Amino acid sequence: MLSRCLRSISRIPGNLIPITLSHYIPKPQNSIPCHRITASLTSVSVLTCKRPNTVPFQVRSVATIADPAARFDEMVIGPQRKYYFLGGKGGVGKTSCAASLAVKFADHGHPTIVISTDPAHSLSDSFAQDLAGGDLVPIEGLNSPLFALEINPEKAKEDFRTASQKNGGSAVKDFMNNMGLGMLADQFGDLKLGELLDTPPPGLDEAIAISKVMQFVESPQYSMFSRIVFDTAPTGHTLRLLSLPDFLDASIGKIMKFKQKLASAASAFKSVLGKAAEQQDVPDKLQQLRERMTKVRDLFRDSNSTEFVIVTIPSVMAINESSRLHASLRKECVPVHRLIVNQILPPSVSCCKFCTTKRKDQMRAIDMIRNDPELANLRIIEADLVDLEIRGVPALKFMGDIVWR
Ligand SMILES: Nc1ncnc2c1ncn2[C@@H]1O[C@H](COP(=O)(O)OP(=O)(O)OP(=O)(O)O)[C@@H](O)[C@H]1O
Repeated sequence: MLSRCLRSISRIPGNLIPITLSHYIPKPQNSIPCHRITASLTSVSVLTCKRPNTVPFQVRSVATIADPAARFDEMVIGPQRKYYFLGGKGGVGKTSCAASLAVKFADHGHPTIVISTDPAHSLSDSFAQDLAGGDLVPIEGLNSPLFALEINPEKAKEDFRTASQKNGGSAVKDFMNNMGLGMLADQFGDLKLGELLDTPPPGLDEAIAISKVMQFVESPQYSMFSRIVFDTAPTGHTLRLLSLPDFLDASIGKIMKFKQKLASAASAFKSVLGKAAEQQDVPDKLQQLRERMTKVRDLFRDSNSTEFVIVTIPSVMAINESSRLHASLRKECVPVHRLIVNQILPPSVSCCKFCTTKRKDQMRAIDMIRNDPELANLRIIEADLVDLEIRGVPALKFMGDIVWR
């Protein structure tokens, strides 16, 4: 019985969430009334259900019991700030989903910011407003404030390059040469200063963009915003973005250690010559950048405040990429609870051969999700392909009602 099922679930330590059993039962079992089903929790992610006098079946798409947010109502609960990252393959609908989520949050009373870190921005198109000016732009027509912004990664990269050249690159080398310590540079060859500072690795632009956003949203002026939604770049970029804070933290740490060593060497050298030791500037900007990187890294992994939502479409290529994305996110300990399968063709009422064939392909692809060990345990949100262009607040509200239920 359902009550027995719920009792057995509630005995699992740490389980606090109410479970609506029917919600987790995939088609065609959906039509079976709940009271005719017995169920017990066999693991945190698999619910075994049994109809009277039948063999048990497993509901693989059940959300994990640790999942605190299985539906939109739970995303909206709580005044504390939450961050949502939307990512996936190019063109699957990340921007539309991110923008519609931000609109829905704002319509449900959350002052919200939506930020695009995708170098190929489409947030401006989505809102039908110019958001590329570098400042937050207000979006009208909602119950609570909503602001949107497209980050300019090239500008951010240039800022970083200037700062690091002053603090860690040429400034360090000049200093060494001036002190006659140029030969020490060889011993620090593994730092690859030139590589890090003069030719930033791919993805650095996004990491900087996000660290700038952190700085932006940390300001007390913006503390009122309780939901921050990120429209991220396609998968490859995003994966580099997730691993970069660690890389940068370590690299900046090395540079700072190196500078400290250099400062002590210089000071010893000067005292030998009888000159007063100069006080070295603390590498403030590097330290600030490092602190921000640490914050970004921690933010990505904090399941209380952050969720990464994967967006995909029902095609073999997109689903395979989503599976790889989820595996990488899991490896990086980034919390993921749901997968949006966007642009599903509704059943055709006409005898359009193209539509029928396409839909069959899509249904096969959706079955792949149910059998994919990486994706099957996520909550799957199916969103139809709609026959209007998703552009402007009213269209985004419409999209939000389809996706964020
Ligand atoms: N469910 C849907 N029904 C109809 N059109 C959709 C749907 N979802 C997205 N679109 C349309 O598909 C196009 C691509 O969507 P969107 O820009 O949101 O994708 P994206 O993943 O952010 O793309 P990119 O990777 O290029 O930034 C847009 O024209 C958008 O309006």
